[in-house]
Amino acid sequence: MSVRRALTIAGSDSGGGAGIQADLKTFQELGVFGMSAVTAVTAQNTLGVHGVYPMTAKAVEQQIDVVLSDIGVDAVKTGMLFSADIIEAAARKLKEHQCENVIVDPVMIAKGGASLLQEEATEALKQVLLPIALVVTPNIPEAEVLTGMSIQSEADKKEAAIAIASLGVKNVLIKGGHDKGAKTVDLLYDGSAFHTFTGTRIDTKDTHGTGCTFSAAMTAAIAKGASVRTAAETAKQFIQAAIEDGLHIGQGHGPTNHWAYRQRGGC
Ligand SMILES: Nc1ncnc2c1ncn2[C@@H]1O[C@H](COP(=O)(O)OP(=O)(O)O)[C@@H](O)[C@H]1O
Ligand SMILES: Cc1ncc(COP(=O)(O)OP(=O)(O)O)c(N)n1
Repeated sequence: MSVRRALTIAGSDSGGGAGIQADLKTFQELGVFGMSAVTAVTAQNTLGVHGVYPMTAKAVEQQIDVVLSDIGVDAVKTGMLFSADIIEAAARKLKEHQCENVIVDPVMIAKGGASLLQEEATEALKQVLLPIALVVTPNIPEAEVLTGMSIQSEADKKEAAIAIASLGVKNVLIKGGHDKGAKTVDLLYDGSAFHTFTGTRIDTKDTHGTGCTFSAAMTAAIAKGASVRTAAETAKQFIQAAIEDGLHIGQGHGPTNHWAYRQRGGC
């Protein structure tokens, strides 16, 4: 089989649990060649985000241009994009390079409360990035920002997914990590039907980077030719293993274990 390639356009997490680092580890674990366009450098550890240093939009554009014009790509993931300028630059380049498999993780706020997306950039995300995306993977607070609704129930999640799809994105996957129950229920809306992916909630504080890792696993599976639904199933198994076999490092919210899925025989 030819080498499958995935590009992540996201921020760097010096602590290694989220952002570019989580994405590249996940791509590698799933047998996909990973590339990156860095949008911002964060000084981050398990205790939180201590500094954010954005790149210029031009630097982001150039990173995308040089890898796509030379190496090419089978799927692209976006994570922390920080500003409207960077969102517009990324969307322009993805259109120019005719990237079809674009997975948008609409990263807004880190677990500790630090802002990873400027407030005024949400409109750009909705207007220029979502219309060119194959999948968007908000967590519940992000889905609330995208829709202006409060999400308290499964019915609310479904209503929010339909509202987000109306922005032009083909598939909406609302992650259920912020649910309260004993199960985590991730909901996929593919424009006509709903599908759920359910896991057992693990009682742990070590969930830093779960959202990035989940979306990166979907991206890798799509790069390998999986359907969106199969990719969501793979991602759910990948993140469940990564949380269950946590590494328990650092003094705050520790990272997940990116090699757990492979150690259990998946790939
Ligand atoms: N404590 C947990 N136990 C099991 N699965 C979890 C847990 N927390 C999050 N997940 C799963 O991790 C993935 C990321 O979800 P979520 O935490 O909502 O994203 P984010 O990190 O963007 O807030 C989802 O598949 C979710 O169901
Ligand atoms: C650089 C960077 N990108 C994204 C995030 C958010 O990651 P996420 O997977 O949503 O995990 P938590 O921050 O909620 O633990 C980040 N922290 N840093």
